[in-house]
Amino acid sequence: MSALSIKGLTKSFGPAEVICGVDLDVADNEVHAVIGPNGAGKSTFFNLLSGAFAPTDGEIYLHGDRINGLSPDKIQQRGLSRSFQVSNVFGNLSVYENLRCACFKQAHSGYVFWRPASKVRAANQRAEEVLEMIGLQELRDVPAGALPYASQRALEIGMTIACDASVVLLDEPTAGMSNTETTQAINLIRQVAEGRTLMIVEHDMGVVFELADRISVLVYGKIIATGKPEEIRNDPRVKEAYLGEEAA
Ligand SMILES: Nc1ncnc2c1ncn2[C@@H]1O[C@H](COP(=O)(O)OP(=O)(O)OP(=O)(O)O)[C@@H](O)[C@H]1O
Repeated sequence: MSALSIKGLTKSFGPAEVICGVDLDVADNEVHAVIGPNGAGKSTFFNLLSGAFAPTDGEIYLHGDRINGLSPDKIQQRGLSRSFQVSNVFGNLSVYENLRCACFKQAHSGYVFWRPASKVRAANQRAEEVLEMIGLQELRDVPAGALPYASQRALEIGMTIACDASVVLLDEPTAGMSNTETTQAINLIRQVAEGRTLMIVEHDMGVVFELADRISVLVYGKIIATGKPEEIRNDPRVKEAYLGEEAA
């Protein structure tokens, strides 16, 4: 069974159809990149999958269960978690507290004050695990707002996986990073991908071709091609619509 199965997904804003009948199956443990020119509808597509937008038409199945129409919190509880292009961390809280919040949010679908001690212990332990995974142990007590940009993005990825999501959507995880930071981010994303299904929207083709098992190319709200990196690189439709002869 696919981790994600998307059928006839459509989204209109007024008269403008931004996502136009997208069909896509993403396999368990696949890293699937969505690429396409500016304004193609990539963020809107992610907003539909994560429940931020309701589809105008079509269906989304997560591990076989229909999730369209559910709230973002409910979808997250079912195991689909999304990071944001714009930083999503609490700037005044420490790195560690941000991670604990993300763990609690999953456990309770909201930020509540009173919790059983066992849940607190489990959240603390999970926060420690994620802290180590994202390599920010030495910065654990630093307010997230004071972190360097790349560390903030790493924290954001940590918060996305803190809840043990089985399907993770990352929106431009390396945007604005230097080459060294991008290499570190690729390594982190590889770790995150272990045992999970990952969808990535990314403009950096180096990152895409490095990480993706398969790539879908979205142009004007339609997927014009889906395939392995080499297939996409050599697809004449993709060259014409997006990658261009030089990049391909
Ligand atoms: N809430 C909204 N209301 C109206 N139009 C919207 C809304 N959100 C997105 N759009 C429009 O949908 C189209 C696709 O936008 P979207 O942000 O999904 O593209 P994108 O591929 O993510 O672009 P980029 O690569 O620049 O981030 C654009 O024309 C945009 O103006």
